[in-house]
Amino acid sequence: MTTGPPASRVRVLSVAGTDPTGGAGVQADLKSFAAHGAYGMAVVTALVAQNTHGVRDVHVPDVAFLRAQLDAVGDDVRVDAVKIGMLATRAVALEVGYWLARTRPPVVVLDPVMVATSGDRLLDADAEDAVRDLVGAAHLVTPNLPELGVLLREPTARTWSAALDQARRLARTRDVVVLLKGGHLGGAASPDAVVDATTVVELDAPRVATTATHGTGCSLSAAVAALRPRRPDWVTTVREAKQWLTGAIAAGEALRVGSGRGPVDHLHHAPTLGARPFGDEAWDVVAGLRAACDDLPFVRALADGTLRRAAFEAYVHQDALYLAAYSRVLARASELAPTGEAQAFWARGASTCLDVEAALHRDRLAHGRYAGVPASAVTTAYTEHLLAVGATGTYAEVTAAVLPCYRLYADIGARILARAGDLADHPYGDWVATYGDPAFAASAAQAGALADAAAREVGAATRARMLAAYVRSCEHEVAFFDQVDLVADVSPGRRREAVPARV
Ligand SMILES: Nc1ncnc2c1ncn2[C@@H]1O[C@H](COP(=O)(O)OP(=O)(O)OP(=O)(O)O)[C@@H](O)[C@H]1O
Ligand SMILES: Cc1ncc(COP(=O)(O)O)c(N)n1
Repeated sequence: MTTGPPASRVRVLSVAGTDPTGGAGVQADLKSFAAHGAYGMAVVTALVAQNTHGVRDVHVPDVAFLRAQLDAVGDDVRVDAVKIGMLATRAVALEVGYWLARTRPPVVVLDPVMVATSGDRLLDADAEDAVRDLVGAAHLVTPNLPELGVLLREPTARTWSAALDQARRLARTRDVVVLLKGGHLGGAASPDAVVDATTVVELDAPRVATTATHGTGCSLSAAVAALRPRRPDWVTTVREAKQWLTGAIAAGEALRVGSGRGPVDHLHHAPTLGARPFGDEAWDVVAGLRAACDDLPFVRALADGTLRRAAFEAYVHQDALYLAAYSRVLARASELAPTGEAQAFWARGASTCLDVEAALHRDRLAHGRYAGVPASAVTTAYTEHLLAVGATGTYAEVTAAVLPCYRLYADIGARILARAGDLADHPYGDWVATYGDPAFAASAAQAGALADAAAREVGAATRARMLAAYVRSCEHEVAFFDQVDLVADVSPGRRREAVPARV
């Protein structure tokens, strides 16, 4: 047994079966432990050949070997909390009971696993009595609705209030706290409740419309075991674990693991070590869109100087309208920025946009020809996307949404500049020079560095939302260039819509 200074992490043991696809059992438990900052350990009760569709086979090693595993841990490591999952047979359940009686861990969470989501039995029928006896050795028991019925030898409750009543009776008669799980209820919510002899605390949560529910019970009970040694009571513990689980369920499908009931994303909230810089990853993801952008007739005509003046002006007018909205979203990034440096950078960007907008009107849209011409559908769609991310997204998502405007223009500007050659006789030479300017490239690089920094601070789910916002902005950028009618003489006097959308 180790002595000396206090441990830097709580040491939590899972006693459960396996899932080679990593969604349930000890594999899920270890991820839950890690997600909650605990040091995870695992003793395997049964080897289960299963995947997201169901259980194919179960192998239960001799209980002497189970005892050897439990003793190997217990003889060497001080265990701060235990989570017990699949027990498979009566002999296994009894052996775990003897070990609990011998070692008396300070926190024991019993997930009375009986039947998998797939409908496969994970506990022999003749082992139910032994699991009922284990309830007396647990501090918290976490039954779903059918398991609660079996523990009480009663039919499965059909309503939430009937289930709460059963949970109250189990808590009273067995002197245990019950975490009643409402996942099997159906309906718009997925409530749970923490029930002891005298109180019922209901925890509401929305039901996530998803197929990623494999191993939710395992993951929740493991999270609770990992947190309890560091939390003052069960309600605080379960509330926190449940909030995490709801996020993990919501992020599960994006993992694309299996074609059946998939796992949850245990690490949805956590930054990933070794991830590529966000800007590099996103840039590669939009390679196709970048190629499409280069091929647009508008971009080609702009580069070689053959673009008609009317088309250029129609574009510049929409760009000015866009910049006014873009400025607001940059100001929002400034408002959310975590450092003074980032705050100042985005604020300068917001201010520059307004200066550029004014200059476009002054220098490139002569004679007030475009006064009063509204934003096109394409421009509006882009600005609405940006403003929506600004209104509801985190700082990281806002940086991702605004980045393509910097990065694509710096990239296209540099390439148009190279393609155009001598700008002296180019009709749009000074415009091209603005975006091909190394100073603009430097701003784009700084915006990218800030998005990279933001991405390092967020979990996988937020990073996925960052990428989605970035790709959407790139799609809008392509549509923006492509919206200009290259042949029409776009004049507000003759056309109702200044820029007919071609996308
Ligand atoms: N679709 C869902 N959306 C949100 N929460 C859910 C959903 N499905 C299950 N949960 C939550 O997941 C946890 C496990 O619930 P459930 O009642 O399904 O237990 P279980 O049957 O033991 O789990 P398992 O499916 O792993 O065997 C509970 O907190 C429940 O509220
Ligand atoms: C080893 C093991 N333990 C528990 C479950 C229950 O999880 P689910 O009901 O989500 O399949 C499982 N499938 N496998």
